[in-house]
Amino acid sequence: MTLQALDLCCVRGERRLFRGLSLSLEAGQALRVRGANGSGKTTLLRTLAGLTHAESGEVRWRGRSIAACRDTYHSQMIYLGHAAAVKDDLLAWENLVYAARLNGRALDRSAAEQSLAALGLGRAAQLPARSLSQGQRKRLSLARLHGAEGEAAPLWILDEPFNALDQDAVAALCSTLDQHFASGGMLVYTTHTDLALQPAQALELNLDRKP
Ligand SMILES: Nc1ncnc2c1ncn2[C@@H]1O[C@H](COP(=O)(O)OP(=O)(O)OP(=O)(O)O)[C@@H](O)[C@H]1O
Repeated sequence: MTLQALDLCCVRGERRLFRGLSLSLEAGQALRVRGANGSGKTTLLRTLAGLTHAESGEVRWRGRSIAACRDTYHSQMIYLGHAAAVKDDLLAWENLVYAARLNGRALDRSAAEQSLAALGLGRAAQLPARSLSQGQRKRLSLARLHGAEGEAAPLWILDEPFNALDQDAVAALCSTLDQHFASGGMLVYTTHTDLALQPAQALELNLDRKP
């Protein structure tokens, strides 16, 4: 078992979003988290990423509580929230280097520029992030996945990764995700769009169906 959630309960404000939630995910599998607006999808993804505290229950990575292997977990997992997490004052390529360092991965300028070029941001690499369009900011954020398929970062947790992307970028992201699955990578994601991804196994969790 690679990623496991055991008996999670999450409360936000006055509301209990879910309780008794357990799941497991193995190499090559994708888990799509569904639910209405406000049902708790983002909260669950952030909890799985170790960014939001659960009221009770535990998340385990490769058999260990993520609280006990935080640095290892963050170096093997990529979490991208629904808003593109970019630093406005940094150049596009600097954003990638900065994000990689935060997660304990080494990335030099030339590798960052290659990733940006692969995402169609070759000419934007030298621009400050604040001057990019919404779609370009989203591409910049997704460029963190480039080269991180499979064992490089086996678990990707992506909150609405297709938002703001044009048709070409959606197709490119689907292809990157399929490469990730083929190399044994795992994905937990939300999306409001149905897409033809090809994981080894496609799992679903619907937060509208409370236990
Ligand atoms: N820090 C917080 N304090 C209080 N309430 C919060 C907090 N974070 C989230 N919530 C509430 O928890 C509920 C679930 O939010 P969440 O963002 O997880 O839902 P979601 O399913 O991802 O929604 P959407 O589809 O609209 O993105 C919402 O009612 C939200 O207002």
